[in-house]
Amino acid sequence: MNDEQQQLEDIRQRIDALDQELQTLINERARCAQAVAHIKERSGTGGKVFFYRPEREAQVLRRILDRNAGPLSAEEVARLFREIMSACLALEQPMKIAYLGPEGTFTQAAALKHFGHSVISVPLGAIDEVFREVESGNAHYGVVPVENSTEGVVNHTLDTFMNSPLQICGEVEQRIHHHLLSREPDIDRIRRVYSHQQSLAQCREWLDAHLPRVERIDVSSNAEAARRAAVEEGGVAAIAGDLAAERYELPALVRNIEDEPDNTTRFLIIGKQSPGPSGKDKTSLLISAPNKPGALYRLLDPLFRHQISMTRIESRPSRRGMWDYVFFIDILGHAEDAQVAKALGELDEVSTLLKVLGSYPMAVM
Ligand SMILES: O=C(O)C(=O)C[C@]1(C(=O)O)C=C[C@@H](O)C=C1
Repeated sequence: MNDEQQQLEDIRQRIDALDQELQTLINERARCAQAVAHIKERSGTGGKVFFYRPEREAQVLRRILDRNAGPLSAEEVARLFREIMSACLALEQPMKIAYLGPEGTFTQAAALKHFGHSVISVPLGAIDEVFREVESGNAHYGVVPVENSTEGVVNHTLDTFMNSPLQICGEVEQRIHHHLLSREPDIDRIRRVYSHQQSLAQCREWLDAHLPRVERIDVSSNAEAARRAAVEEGGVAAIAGDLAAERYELPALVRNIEDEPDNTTRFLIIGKQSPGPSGKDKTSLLISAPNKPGALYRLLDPLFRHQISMTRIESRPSRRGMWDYVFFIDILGHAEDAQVAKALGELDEVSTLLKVLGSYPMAVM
């Protein structure tokens, strides 16, 4: 054995020893999670035990991001710990997560990013089906898209909250990279492109520049687009992401064709739980005001006076009468924070309806 081979042998022995230590430590961590589960079971009231604790997970991940010294990137280390926590939680209780499917959608990617891979994820055909699956208790949590940085809000998700008892217990931000997927290796022979209308919109400039005469067909999801591109003959392509490419074994002809490089979609985690404060939280509100001059001004005034930052405001028809609107407002802070609690108390007095849709940890990764 020469010097080089000896060095390699030594390093690999060190890696073996470290792996053994890591394995012991990870199992010790898992035993701690089991012990936590027993405490939760004992202290659960009325049979309602929440094993998943979004605020605690956010704190764990934030600490990991803060203290990371490399050479692995903070995001990469956090992703590894995400999976360790996912496996620990599965030991406490196997989690069933409903998401807007089919398999291969960006919503599935968001669900896996948030809960890790040790969950049972169930694709459903529509946003209200995801709500119903969680309301009925068939799934512990649900994942639905709520807004995209290029294309704006997902109205259907907001509207479904109007009549749902579910709470928002988390959010996930997912960078959306679209690829042109096709079995046809020659881009000049592409005749038809399938995708979801939001994705076609997010890639409009690229399509105008590179495939101006190609037919664009909007279908129910990116994953459905990929499925069609995989089975149909003759110059067919799809615009979809990595998960769909993998699921339907489609090569990427051109990667990252989205017009905005920061194209990001925000997803919500819905459930029956109200997480405690994590230190960095958001609160989502559904508010309606009397239909008279200055109504919106009066709604915003308590937020201003208590120095609460608003990160989003959307208005939607209330469906209770013509030109009657409700507002969806996101603010920074948790409903249990003193300032937020004061502002909410005052908001309650000036609104005709105030529903706290949830206080939850801000997206970590
Ligand atoms: O701290 C807890 O409550 C745990 O159950 C442990 C743990 C973890 O693995 O760190 C697992 C699941 C929870 O969602 C949060 C954290």
